[in-house]
Amino acid sequence: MHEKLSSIYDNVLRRNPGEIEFHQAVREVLESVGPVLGKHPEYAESKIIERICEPERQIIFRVPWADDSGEVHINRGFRVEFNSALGPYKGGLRFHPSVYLGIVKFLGFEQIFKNSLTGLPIGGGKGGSDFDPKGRSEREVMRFCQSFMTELYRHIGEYTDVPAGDIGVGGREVGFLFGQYKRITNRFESGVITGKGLSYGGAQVRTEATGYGCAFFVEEMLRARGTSFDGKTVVVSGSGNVAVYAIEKVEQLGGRVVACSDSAGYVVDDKGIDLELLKQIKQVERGRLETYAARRGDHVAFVPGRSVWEVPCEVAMPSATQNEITGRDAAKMVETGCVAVGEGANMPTTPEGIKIFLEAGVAFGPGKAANAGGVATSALEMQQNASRDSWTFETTELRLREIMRDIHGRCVETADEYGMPGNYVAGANIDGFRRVADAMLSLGLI
Ligand SMILES: NC(=O)C1=CN([C@@H]2O[C@H](COP(=O)(O)OP(=O)(O)OC[C@H]3O[C@@H](n4cnc5c(N)ncnc54)[C@H](O)[C@@H]3O)[C@@H](O)[C@H]2O)C=CC1
Ligand SMILES: O=C(O)CCC(=O)C(=O)O
Repeated sequence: MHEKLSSIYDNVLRRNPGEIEFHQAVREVLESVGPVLGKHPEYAESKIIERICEPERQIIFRVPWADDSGEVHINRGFRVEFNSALGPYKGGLRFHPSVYLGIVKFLGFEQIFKNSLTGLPIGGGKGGSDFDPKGRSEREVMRFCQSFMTELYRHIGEYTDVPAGDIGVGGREVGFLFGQYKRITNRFESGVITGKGLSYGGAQVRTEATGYGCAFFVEEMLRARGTSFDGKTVVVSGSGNVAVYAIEKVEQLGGRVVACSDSAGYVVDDKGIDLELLKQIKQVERGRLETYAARRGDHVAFVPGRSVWEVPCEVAMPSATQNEITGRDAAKMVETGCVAVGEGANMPTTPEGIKIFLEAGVAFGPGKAANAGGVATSALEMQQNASRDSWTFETTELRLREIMRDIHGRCVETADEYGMPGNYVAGANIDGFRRVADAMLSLGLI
């Protein structure tokens, strides 16, 4: 790392002790932007990097709620409003027991550059809670969401901060959150949250957008190498929102998805994942993947407690959680013929894994670029809400596809410009950074 950046990074470590995921996310960006500082001394003069690494505002709050038996529980809620140089803070809410400030900050930091890459007017933020929705009844989830929003509502708004979903927060939770916001404020302010249901201001394609967008991005990477999804063996990790729609689009584009996973293990289905069955189990019944194997037939086995990355594939789309592909996984994947990786999740590949993929010449699409279709479609939802309009599925999907093509094109051009052809990590970090840095310079010392 460039000497100046290394000292900034040391400072980040000192000021944010123990927040290892945040350190990892910062390090990856700082490792890419050294050459930009050479071309733009004004960024260093104005301490843009130091400012970008410090959130504009961090909110931590108590979330008390009662379960169905009347027992009281206390969770912790977070919203990190990281950077609003390009627009209102924008980014999802994660409900998962592992959530703490370091996770929310890594996600918020990534979001700054991802949102910038979309070319749309959205700043970066993220939030969530250590609440575990697993095993909770619908009424418990509703009470939790209502309590969470009873504090969050004073910090958000169409022009301030616009949350959405992430792990553990889907359409159901967004509905409960929006309902409580509307009740407290007495305002039907649709632009305050995205990922809403279609009956109350949601946008077509937002549910599908992250997974579809990731498939479109991988399609572009494959096209750039003169190939396509056609007939390729694909593994997608996870079986949540991003994974399900990544599988759907890959299948439509001619790929064959042979494995997916959840936090308990994975299934291999050589005939190709049966999407209807997967949706029924995961989205309707909110069940476990083990049930998929039990119902699908003898050719499918559920493999408990192991990583899906031991299944050979030509294309990998990690769509579960951070740091799921280790260096060892990556080495094995390269050895068994993986030619492209599109990160549906945020930071799912460890730094060692990324290094191995890049050195092996694998087309590696980092999350900031490859999964930006979700937040981009959220920005389209905001556009529709602001103009009291609603677009068709076809129009919105077309727009998403164009956005993903543009992001791919800019990553390629920027990597070329900086002498690192084919390096989408450098392309995404540099292009995402430049736009935010220029806006910050224009806005003065704020
Ligand atoms: N929902 C969205 O629009 C976007 C989500 N993402 C990222 O995509 C990833 C998945 O998010 P969603 O699909 O929305 O969440 P989800 O809650 O719908 O699904 C998460 C999936 O990951 C699995 N999972 C979670 N923790 C795991 C662990 N420790 N080990 C193995 N599997 C695990 C779960 O079993 C589930 O299948 C996350 O990294 C999220 O930050 C990125 C961009 C947008
Ligand atoms: O749609 C959004 O605002 C948030 C999506 C998100 O959380 C992400 O891109 O990781």
